[in-house]
Amino acid sequence: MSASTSISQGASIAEFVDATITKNQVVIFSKSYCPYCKRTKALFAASFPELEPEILELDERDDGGPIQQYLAEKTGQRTVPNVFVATKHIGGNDDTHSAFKAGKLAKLLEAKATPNL
Ligand SMILES: N[C@@H](CCC(=O)N[C@@H](CS)C(=O)NCC(=O)O)C(=O)O
Repeated sequence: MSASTSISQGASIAEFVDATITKNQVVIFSKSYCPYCKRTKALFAASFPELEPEILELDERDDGGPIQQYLAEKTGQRTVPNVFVATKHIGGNDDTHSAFKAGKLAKLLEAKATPNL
């Protein structure tokens, strides 16, 4: 695994994760083989094609374990996908589909329409 897939030197895991959530309208902490993650990524691709979600494949990163551990502490959720929209924690795949159906994702994205929050 190359160093480029790890956090930048000097930043703690918490700083890296929090900055990623702050800087991107949609963040999906994912695992490349995870079927639930695939469904979440497909939902955003189909329903918000203009967005480019920040997708972190935790199984492909040296720091994937610590990121997942930090997310568990931060959100109470240990599984992937772990989704954030406009800095708000949405949850996993089921939660994300429910939020989409309820119109909550569009509402959050509307309120934070600027590219860099
Ligand atoms: N109901 C959850 C299911 C998520 C789930 O079970 N994800 C699996 C990967 S496919 C997981 O995170 N397992 C624990 C792990 O990979 O550490 C959802 O809708 O997101």
